[in-house]
Amino acid sequence: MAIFIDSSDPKEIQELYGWGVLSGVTTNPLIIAREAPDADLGERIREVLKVSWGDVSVELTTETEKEQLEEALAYHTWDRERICIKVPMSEHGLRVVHALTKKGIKTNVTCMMAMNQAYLAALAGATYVSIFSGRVKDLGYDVRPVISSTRTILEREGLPAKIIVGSMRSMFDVNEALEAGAHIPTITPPLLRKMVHHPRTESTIAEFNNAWRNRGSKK
Ligand SMILES: O=C(CO)[C@@H](O)[C@H](O)[C@H](O)[C@H](O)COP(=O)(O)O
Repeated sequence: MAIFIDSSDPKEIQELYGWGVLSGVTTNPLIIAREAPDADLGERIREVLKVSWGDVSVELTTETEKEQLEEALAYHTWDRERICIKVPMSEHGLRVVHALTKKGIKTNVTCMMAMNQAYLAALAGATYVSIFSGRVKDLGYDVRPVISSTRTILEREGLPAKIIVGSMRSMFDVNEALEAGAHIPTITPPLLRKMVHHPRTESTIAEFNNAWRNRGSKK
């Protein structure tokens, strides 16, 4: 079990890695475009690498097989151990995953909504298969069977791919993904912070601290 952070913000990542609960980072072009529209991708990812440990997923922005392979090989030079190439699911995407796997390069196949897609990605050699909880639910479907059937098939077939669940919008989504069999929820900084807090925890701590501060005052 592990938790990844779904962000490209080096400051947030550094701070949240300090909690000792994170072991990887996932980014995508939308996240980077929102968080740092003017940033140079390479510089941003190098900053992220400096303040984190574990795999850092960087998504391909090109669209043809040839371009994607070139782009992947360029990203791989940024850190040959830790950069994981995020490949959007498609027919040629599977070929890209297969080619990168043969070179020993880690891949994360992304934008998946269904078990059949995740199964193909795992067969092609993906290190991670990413299922999009929120977007499956937006379509009106239950994501739990997608996650649990993917976990069952990966285990039954002895495929080493780990299931990442992203596109999570609430704590309920995180809990549901974990219970359904996700290996790794990838969580945005605001949602990760929400997971720490509970109003009853905070009122209990305040009650204990008040009792300690006021001890003996009623004698
Ligand atoms: O695919 C992965 C993890 O591998 C995630 O980084 C994924 O791209 C993000 O959770 C996206 O933000 C999902 O899209 P959205 O529904 O949150 O807009």
